[in-house]
Amino acid sequence: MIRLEKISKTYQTDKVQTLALKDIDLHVRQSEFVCIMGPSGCGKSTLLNLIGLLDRPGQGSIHIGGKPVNSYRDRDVARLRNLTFGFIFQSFHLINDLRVIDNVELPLLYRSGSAAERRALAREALERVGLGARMDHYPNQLSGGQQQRVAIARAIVGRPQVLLADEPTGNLDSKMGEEVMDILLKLNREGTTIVMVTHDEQEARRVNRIVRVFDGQLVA
Ligand SMILES: Nc1ncnc2c1ncn2[C@@H]1O[C@H](COP(=O)(O)OP(=O)(O)OP(=O)(O)O)[C@@H](O)[C@H]1O
Repeated sequence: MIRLEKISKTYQTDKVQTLALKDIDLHVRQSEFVCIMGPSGCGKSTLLNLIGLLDRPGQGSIHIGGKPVNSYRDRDVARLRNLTFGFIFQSFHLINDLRVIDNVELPLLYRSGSAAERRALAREALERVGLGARMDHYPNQLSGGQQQRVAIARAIVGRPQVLLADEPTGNLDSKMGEEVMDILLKLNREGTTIVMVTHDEQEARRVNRIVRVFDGQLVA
């Protein structure tokens, strides 16, 4: 499903060059739930951004569903990203001026389909995360856990094959975090591949596979 070969990534700022990832080989199979763990600054978010085609590597190759992404033009990468991945972030990234249902519909605006179809898909996604009754609320009228569930609905509304989550429970207390994990595990059981960055060993114990990063490299 996702194959990274000999991936390296260097960040260059005015004075400093940081080798964030070096020689990463990683294969994520369809329907796996993979947790990426490691100390702060080791390269976890960089790795997730490369997997999600939000950034390009300095060296190495990335294949998504067998497609060699390196050779793709930016426009084609964006299309593949939009069709393949849903993203969930630590701080939800919801738009507070839009109702919950409108937030969830956002990714569909870049696709074909009528307004009625978009609404039906958004409603279905909200029902899958148990928020069918909160569609007309605004994000700040919801708890943190509910806001993250809205963000999950937005991530799954386009039926992506893969969900990428960067510390999705990092801003939540343990009970809300557990609810979010329950939903991610349910989506995974239904077939969605998930790659998640977490610091929480207890969460990581609930998934198939843990990938540990240290100083830009994978460790066994
Ligand atoms: N845009 C950037 N420009 C320059 N350096 C960067 C940039 N993004 C990340 N880095 C550096 O690359 C390294 C890896 O960063 P990354 O954010 O991937 O780590 P992380 O493991 O996700 O950290 P954390 O757990 O604290 O979020 C760090 O040394 C960081 O300072």
